[in-house]
Amino acid sequence: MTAMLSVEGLHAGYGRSSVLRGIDLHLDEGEAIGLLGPNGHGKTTLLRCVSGLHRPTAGDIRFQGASLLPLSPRAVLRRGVVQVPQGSRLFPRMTVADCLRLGGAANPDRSARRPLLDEVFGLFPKLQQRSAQLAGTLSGGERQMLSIGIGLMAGPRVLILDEPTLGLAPKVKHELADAIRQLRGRLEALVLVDGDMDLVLRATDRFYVVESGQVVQTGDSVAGADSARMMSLFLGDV
Ligand SMILES: Nc1ncnc2c1ncn2[C@@H]1O[C@H](COP(=O)(O)OP(=O)(O)OP(=O)(O)O)[C@@H](O)[C@H]1O
Repeated sequence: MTAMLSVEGLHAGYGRSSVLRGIDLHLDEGEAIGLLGPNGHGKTTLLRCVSGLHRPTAGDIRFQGASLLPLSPRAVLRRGVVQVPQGSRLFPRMTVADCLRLGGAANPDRSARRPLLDEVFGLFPKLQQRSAQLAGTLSGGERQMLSIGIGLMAGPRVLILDEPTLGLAPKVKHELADAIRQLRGRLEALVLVDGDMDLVLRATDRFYVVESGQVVQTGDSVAGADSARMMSLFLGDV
């Protein structure tokens, strides 16, 4: 079976500094994968390569068998590979409803926009309550919900979340984690990067650990959660 998304021998860097050194991973339809690893070891660079925002120096990224590398970021988005970037910058002077509308404009299927909006409001009722509020006045957690909502409005076949709970207070983080777990069942495929290893392992089927630009460990997330303490030792969290 062809993987829905595959990354094959990917190398990338910035100038002379090489960041990704031969990454291989795959994502099957119906699957959620997690990317773990210390900060600064290349996870965001990998995601930016997938979205067409950063150009790899070698290797390939294939979506449903076809290379994404020749495509512009916009064309990648229109294929349904949608990334919600880390610390996503929203348009502060736009209302929540307008931001979501903007996300919907990236969705080639116009008829899906209304049902998607209902889905976003079902998942994040706070966004519906605050739909007339300016994005710049939202709390950190609400801003993150809006960023995910914008991504969902684009009609993702694969949704990629980069550090969605970064910097959030524990209560808000739990709320968001619940929403991500709910999302998991609704999406065709999910890629989740987050510093909260427990959240990543609970919300995904498989995980990859990226260290120094390489996959150094991969496995089943349930089994990984059982050995979370071992993993955190490995990652230097404790
Ligand atoms: N635009 C850039 N120019 C130069 N170096 C960069 C740039 N973006 C990232 N880097 C460097 O590339 C390396 C990998 O960064 P990257 O953001 O991909 O890691 P990460 O694993 O996602 O970390 P984090 O979780 O902290 O975002 C780091 O050393 C970083 O400083």
